[in-house]
Amino acid sequence: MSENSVILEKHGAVATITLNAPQKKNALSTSVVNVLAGVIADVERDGSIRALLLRGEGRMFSCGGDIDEMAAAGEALSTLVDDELRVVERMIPQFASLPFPVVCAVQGAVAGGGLGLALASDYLIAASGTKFVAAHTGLGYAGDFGISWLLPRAVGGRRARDMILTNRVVGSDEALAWGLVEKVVPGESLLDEAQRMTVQFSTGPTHGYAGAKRLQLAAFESGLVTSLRLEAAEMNRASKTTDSLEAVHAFVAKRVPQFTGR
Ligand SMILES: CC(C)(COP(=O)(O)OP(=O)(O)OC[C@H]1O[C@@H](n2cnc3c(N)ncnc32)[C@H](O)[C@@H]1OP(=O)(O)O)[C@@H](O)C(=O)NCCC(=O)NCCSC(=O)/C=C1/CC=CC=CO1
Repeated sequence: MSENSVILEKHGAVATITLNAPQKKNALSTSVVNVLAGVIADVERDGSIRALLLRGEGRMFSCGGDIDEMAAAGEALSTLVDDELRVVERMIPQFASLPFPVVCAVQGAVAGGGLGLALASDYLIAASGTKFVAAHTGLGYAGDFGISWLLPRAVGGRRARDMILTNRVVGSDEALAWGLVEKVVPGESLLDEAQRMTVQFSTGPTHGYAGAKRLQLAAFESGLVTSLRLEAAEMNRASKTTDSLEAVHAFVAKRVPQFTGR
């Protein structure tokens, strides 16, 4: 798989990551995951990025792990799984905690590791007709790419267990009703709508967004008292930013705030 299997583009404060192996249905092979992890580390290091769009080229967002690669691995399958998941173990938390909003646009099908990756974004937009499937148990696996943590938090424990154990396909309308996605749009509008949301986030209060993401991730692992303490720290930090002062003054002056990400 070439370096072009994942494309990173930057335009001002907006970055776009495109899974670009449409002929392989954007399968998450070992090499694709290695390139993707490098690209995610790049956008994290780049202090000028204020919003990210993740998308997949072609008919499907991603069919998950590359079953052709698994079949070809033969007796080396467990080594392949180990190698890939060692990278995934660092990549998914890094992706989920990027210090700016991440929009993910999906179409066609979102399966296995592709579902974990999509769920690690902040704002998930699906083209009408998209199919969501956990897929792992269909191959005798239990789950990876954070699906065991992310899916129950998105749709609740019982629905997540249903998807994971029965491997049933959830359609886009059901996904919207369950809170698995934030929005469903016609396929022809998907990219425009995802880009519009990404640009909107890129002109928002970046530090406030980053703090809100940190709080939400921490809240999954702590109690109310700890959450309140962390909120106070984030509020204190945010109250010193230019964007927060601007928002307060704009409110009083009855004008739209101009956020700069500082
Ligand atoms: C729900 C589907 C993703 C899509 O269904 P549908 O739209 O009906 O399309 P199909 O006709 O089934 O498939 C189209 C072609 O794509 C090929 N394909 C589909 N999935 C994969 C795949 N994962 N790897 C390779 N190729 C795939 C399929 O063979 C068709 O090819 P042809 O056109 O040439 O016939 C549905 O396809 C589906 O459920 N796919 C399986 C999903 C799956 O099991 N994914 C892997 C789960 S495990 C995982 O995600 C992660 C890892 C990580 C690392 C290591 C090891 C394991 O798992």
